[in-house]
This record gives sequence, structure tokens and C-alpha cells, in this order.
Amino acid sequence: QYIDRGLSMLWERLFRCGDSSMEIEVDERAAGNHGLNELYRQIGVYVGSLRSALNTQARLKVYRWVDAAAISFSLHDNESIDDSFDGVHVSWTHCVMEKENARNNPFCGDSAQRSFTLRFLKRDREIILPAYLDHVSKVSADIERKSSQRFLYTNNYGNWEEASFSHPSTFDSLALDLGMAERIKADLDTFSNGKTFYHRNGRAWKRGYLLYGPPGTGKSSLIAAIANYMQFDVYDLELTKVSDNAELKSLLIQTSAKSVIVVEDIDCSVKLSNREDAKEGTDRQGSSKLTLSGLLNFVDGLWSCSGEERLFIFTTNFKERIDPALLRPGRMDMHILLSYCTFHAFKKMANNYLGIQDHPKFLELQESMTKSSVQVTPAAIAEILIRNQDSPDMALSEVLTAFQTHVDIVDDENISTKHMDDENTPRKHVDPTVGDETASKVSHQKSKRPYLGLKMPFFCGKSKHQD
Ligand SMILES: Nc1ncnc2c1ncn2[C@@H]1O[C@H](COP(=O)(O)OP(=O)(O)OP(=O)(O)O)[C@@H](O)[C@H]1O
Ligand SMILES: [Mg+2]
Repeated sequence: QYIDRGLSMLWERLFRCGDSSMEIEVDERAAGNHGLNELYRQIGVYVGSLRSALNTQARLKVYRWVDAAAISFSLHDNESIDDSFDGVHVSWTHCVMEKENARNNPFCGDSAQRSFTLRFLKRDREIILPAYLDHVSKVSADIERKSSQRFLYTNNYGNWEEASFSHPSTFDSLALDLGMAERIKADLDTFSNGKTFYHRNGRAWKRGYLLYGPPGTGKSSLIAAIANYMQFDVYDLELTKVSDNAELKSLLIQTSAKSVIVVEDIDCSVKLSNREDAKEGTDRQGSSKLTLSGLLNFVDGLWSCSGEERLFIFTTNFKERIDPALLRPGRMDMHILLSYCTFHAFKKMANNYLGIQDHPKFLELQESMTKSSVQVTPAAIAEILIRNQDSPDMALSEVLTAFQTHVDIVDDENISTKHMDDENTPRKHVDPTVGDETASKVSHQKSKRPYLGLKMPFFCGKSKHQD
């Protein structure tokens, strides 16, 4: 505390030195009374988020918005708070002055004039203007987005229908291979902070992910986790309900910035004619239709940058069925394989579902998972753990049995042959893939293993998986 106080006194004195310091004033109302100044509002939100205030301020104003989970606070009138950015020290003061004619005039409306004053050393002005103020605006927009309702949109013949989005999936609730969550989050962070980078390089500020792997391995759950991590709205594009390229473009234009545009099961949602056949976007009868080139334009054509900071996520059970044109970097920048449950992923699920970090059965389970000839999806494991959530012993025994038993095995020739094909065919291009290096090795090693899913899904004739 003494050190803090000493530093802030020194800081005060530095500022009083006069010409070494500089002040910027942000009024609540823009000059000429053009309504409220947006920057003033954003600074209020930003300053209220500075946790240092809880330690340094003697007085704070505290409030809670209707339906808000968290308590917010703001500076008391005419008090100051310090902040730092890129190694530069600044201070904010919330200045409130009573208007002279307001005291005795009940018709004067707002009786006070409010502003924020930002003080910093002159030598730092290039960092503050505009980088620090941009930072303040971004942080405040992020805070507001986190506390506001988000939406899930689905297309219905040319229009988006809106529902509230409240999927509980997060990177913490997902069981992924070692390091995968961190790599995806790091990529998302780089993307989110990349506005200047994308603009400087003349690139549209968007990124594409392809999630691929067997059913029940967490592709849809990962999409929800990504949307929650980014605090983005989700547009779930159902291609079977898009009649032609023009409608696809119109849907794209209606989407907002900071959103995830999802196309699930891209390989089986519609039969897209290849580019050569469909250059004109018309069929033999001359009527317009949805084509691969329409979809490619959707992902990286001129219209795809009509809203900024967007993620395109496509999912498939069969990556090899997708036209390579759609998979190239720039369209699908990262290919993420979600595969069968590894021991690392299992431990995460045991922790999440049963609350256990270790157990005498873990060693045996690890051995079984590595050596067993059976592959189990995270969805199948989740089902066992949920059913036995009150009894970790029973849950683990059942998981062990699942890896040791061949009763419920569905031997999927389709998937095995596809994987074997992959193995025998030399790769034509290098995939920018997450999880491929480790997980595809796993899937190759395991490619002749039988597949144990839940009893009902996937190979029992779910229509979306049939050609
Ligand atoms: N990696 C995972 N970690 C935690 N839970 C998982 C994981 N994968 C699947 N699950 C569980 O299984 C259920 C089904 O998963 P999800 O719908 O994400 O699979 P999917 O890969 O999208 O399947 P499909 O290819 O059939 O669409 C989820 O609700 C979740 O509870
Ligand atoms: Mg899915």
C-alpha cells in the first residue's frame, strides 16, 4: 500500500511538471450537442473493468444491470485511476461539474457536465493515439458482447431465423487430444487480435476451419465452444434449404460481423456440381442453382468480406469426399481432426463427469485404450459416464469393458476402407492441419480396428450419412 501510494504521488508530481504531460478530454456529449459521445460511454465500461480499482480506490460506485450476472462499478465523481498499456503509464479522471445555471432551474435537464480526462506523458503520445484508445474501445466492446444475449440463426429459404444461443460447451468441457485446445485457442486469439495484420496485408479478416472425423467425436460441440470462446453469434447454414447461388450470396450479406458461419456435413448436405460444369451457375434447363463455385465465392469471394471478423467452420465425417478447391488455405485455413477417445481425452472426461483426477483403474484403462483393438468415441464414453455419474467405480469398469468387449462393435467398412485408402495414396498437398500429426497417426494405426460408437448412431442408416 505504501509503495502504491508513493508511486502515485510521484506520478502526480510528474504530471504537475507541466510540459512533460498531456491531457485529452472526452466529453459525455459531442460538441454542438450531437447526442452522446460513444467514446465516453466506452471509457466508462473500460474503466469499470479495471480490477486494479478494487485495490486502489477508496470509494467506488457499484451497480448491477437488470439480468446481469456480474456487478459493475464506476469511478466516483472527480476521482482518478491509473492504467498501463504497452509499458506506458496513464491515468483517467472522471470529471463531473455542476452546470452553473442548473442549480435553480428545474427545466435545465441534466444538471452536470461529465467527461473523462486521460493524462499521460507527451513522449508516449504515439502509443496512446490511437493504439491505447483503440484498445479501450475493443475491450469495452468485448465486455458488452459478453454480457449481452447472443443468437443462433438458421436459414429458411432466403431468410435467417433467430433463436437465442446458449450452448454450454466450452474448451474446458471438451475432451480433446493433448495440446489441441491450446492450439485452437491460440489461433483464435491471433485471429481476434489481427485486425491491423489482415488490413495491412490486404486480406479479408476471416478464417476457415474444417472439423472432420467420425460421428460423436465432438465436432458440433467444438463449434459451440469456439463461438462461446469468441463470444460470436452463430449462423448455421443449411445448404439443402438454399435454392441457388444468388440466395447464398444474399444470406451471406445478411450476416453480421463477429460471427461464426457453420456448414455441417458439407460432404452430404447437397450434391454440388464441380466448377467446370457449373461455371455459369445454371443447369441444362437454364435455371439457376447452387454450385460449388457459388460456395467457393461464399467463403472467399468479394462478398465474403462484407462483415468483418468472421469464422467459417465446415464439418464432415469424410474429408476425402470434399472437393480440394474448398479445402485450400484461405478457404479452410486449419483442418482439425477429431478422433476416437485417447487416454488423455478420457482423463478430462473422467474429471468433468465424475470429478476424479486419478483412480486405481486408470493404469489398466490406459493400457486397454492403447492396446485394445476397439475404438470408442467420446460420445459413447460420455454416455457411460453420465449413466454412472454417482459411481466412478462402476463407470470406469464399464468403460474398461467397452474397450475389452467386442459385443457392441460395429465394423464400419466404409470408414476403414477410406482410412486405408488415405494410407496408401501419397498426399498431394500438405494440409495445414491441427491434430493430424498425432491424431491421424492414431487413426492410421487404428484404421483396421473395429469401431464402437453408441449403439444407434451413424451406421444404422441415419439418412444424412447415406449417399
Ligand atoms: N470430445 C468430446 N468431449 C466431450 N464430450 C464429447 C466429445 N465428443 C462428443 N462428446 C459428447 O457427445 C455428444 C455428441 O457430440 P457432437 O454432437 O459434438 O459430435 P459430432 O462430432 O458433431 O457428431 P456428428 O458427426 O454425428 O455430427 C456431445 O453432446 C457430447 O456430450
Ligand atoms: Mg455434429
